[in-house]
Amino acid sequence: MTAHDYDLIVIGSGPGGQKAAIAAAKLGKRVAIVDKHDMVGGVCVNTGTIPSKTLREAVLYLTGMSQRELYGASYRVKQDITIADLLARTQHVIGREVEVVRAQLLRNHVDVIDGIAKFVDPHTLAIEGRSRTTISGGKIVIATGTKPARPGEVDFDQARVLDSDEILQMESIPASLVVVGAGVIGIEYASMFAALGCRVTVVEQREQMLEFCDPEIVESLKFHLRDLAVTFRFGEKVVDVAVNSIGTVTTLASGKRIPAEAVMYSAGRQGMTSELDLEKAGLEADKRGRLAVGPHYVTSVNHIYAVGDVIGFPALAATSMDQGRLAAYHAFGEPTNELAALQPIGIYTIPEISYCGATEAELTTSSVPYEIGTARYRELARGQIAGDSYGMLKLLVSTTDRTLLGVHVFGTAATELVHIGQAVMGCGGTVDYLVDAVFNYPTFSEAYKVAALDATNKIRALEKFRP
Ligand SMILES: Cc1cc2nc3c(=O)[nH]c(=O)nc-3n(C[C@H](O)[C@H](O)[C@H](O)COP(=O)(O)OP(=O)(O)OC[C@H]3O[C@@H](n4cnc5c(N)ncnc54)[C@H](O)[C@@H]3O)c2cc1C
Ligand SMILES: NC(=O)c1ccc[n+]([C@@H]2O[C@H](COP(=O)([O-])OP(=O)(O)OC[C@H]3O[C@@H](n4cnc5c(N)ncnc54)[C@H](O)[C@@H]3O)[C@@H](O)[C@H]2O)c1
Repeated sequence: MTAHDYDLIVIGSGPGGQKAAIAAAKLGKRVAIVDKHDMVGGVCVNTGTIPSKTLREAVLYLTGMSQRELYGASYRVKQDITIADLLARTQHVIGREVEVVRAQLLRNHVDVIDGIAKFVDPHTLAIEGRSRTTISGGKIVIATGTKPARPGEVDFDQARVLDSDEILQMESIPASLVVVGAGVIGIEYASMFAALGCRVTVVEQREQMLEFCDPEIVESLKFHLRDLAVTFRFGEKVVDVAVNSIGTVTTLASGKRIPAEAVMYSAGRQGMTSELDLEKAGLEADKRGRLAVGPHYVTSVNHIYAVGDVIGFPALAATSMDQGRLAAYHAFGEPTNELAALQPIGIYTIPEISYCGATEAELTTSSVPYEIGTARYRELARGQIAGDSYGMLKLLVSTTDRTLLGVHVFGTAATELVHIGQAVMGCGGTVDYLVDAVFNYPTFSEAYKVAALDATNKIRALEKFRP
């Protein structure tokens, strides 16, 4: 029964791997998790989510951006913000988070093994770290995440031409920056650099950005970013980046040339599977390095699971965590639910965006009749106090049964506020619950009541015409 060194070996210590390891340990299993010493916590803690969200907080604080409606356009907490100012906070938070992750793994008796894992056979892994070891596991979870996709023809020098994982290595804040790719990563970093006073040009080959979000909210974001001197080049493809000692010139397929101090690539990510020797486990990745999984995150080899970014969409920290937990439960026969269908999306641009449930476009395509209820932050006492006049919350309400179908938020605390709507939708609640609910005053949460009243007023007007 105990022929293997471990009941479960997890490859990768990002959110998916951590939760798989801890879930199995809680079931009394012998668990090991493998990652490089300096990557404990994964891309999430070391180069992705946590650094980018902490940088954003540092930018918002030091620039005084969110206080300028109250104290004037020239308000700053610090005049000359340096990269060191920004990195101090980021490194502090990363350090603390790594400690939290390590402590959680250790107190659950998970062996944390330093190194890169490669398959030797479907149950055995060779670990190349400070020393070389071989371990075997009854079950294996692959949670190796992704790395930035880099076009072969571009010379990345970690100084003037960087990918989004290298932002923390920048030596100074550039006066101008080209961002290649207007995905979530590109737009989040574009907002931060623009807030720092950097002239940002975003180049995106598609005609639109963030097309999965509410178009009205994306329009508001574009307006704000243009106001911070961001230039958008949609429908344009980067074909070359030239570098010399003073800066870069980015050439687009249309022939346009954009000079800038630095270029950041955020043009998608590639699954981290090339080092795994997958063929020795009987597995194969697709051309973007991703692994296909069936129900319960089982790969084509039935004792090997894959979770997190390495399996593709939605590629978010929160979903990766739950996929990890569910995979481990399934591996050891613990009853589980499916991953919750209702998941929020939070985009930490400046201002931030968040939504949950359906978009107007989806409801229109599927012929679901709905009404909109809107609350503007400038009509809320908390909006005035916080100096946010641009924020808004929009509810999409079924005109058939008054259930809440979607919530879309733009502005201060959007990524927190969305969870109220998520909870109501998750419980099958109607707009009437929000009409009758009493919220703390003055809060942003009150926006739900204002928007709910707006929606019910419109539905009432509609109902007068009922035959
Ligand atoms: C800039 C940026 C910002 C982001 N912001 C957000 C956000 O705001 N909210 C959000 O929800 N998501 C965000 N994400 C996405 C989020 O970081 C990922 O969804 C999440 O980290 C994926 O978790 P994971 O479990 O797949 O592992 P990852 O965090 O990707 O970590 C994978 C780990 O596997 C290790 N590994 C790889 N190969 C091997 C091997 N052969 N042997 C041993 N170890 C290996 C790597 O070293 C790494 O530590 C962001 C991502 C980026 C890049
Ligand atoms: N707040 C969040 O939840 C958050 C934040 C950051 C990242 N993420 C996750 O990270 C993942 C990766 O994000 P991403 O932004 O790197 O990838 P992405 O694939 O979403 O976006 C990349 C963009 O680059 C464009 N592009 C590619 N090559 C180009 C070229 N040569 N010229 C111009 N445009 C080009 C693509 O058309 C695409 O729109 C996302 O799937 C997301 O789930 C989430």
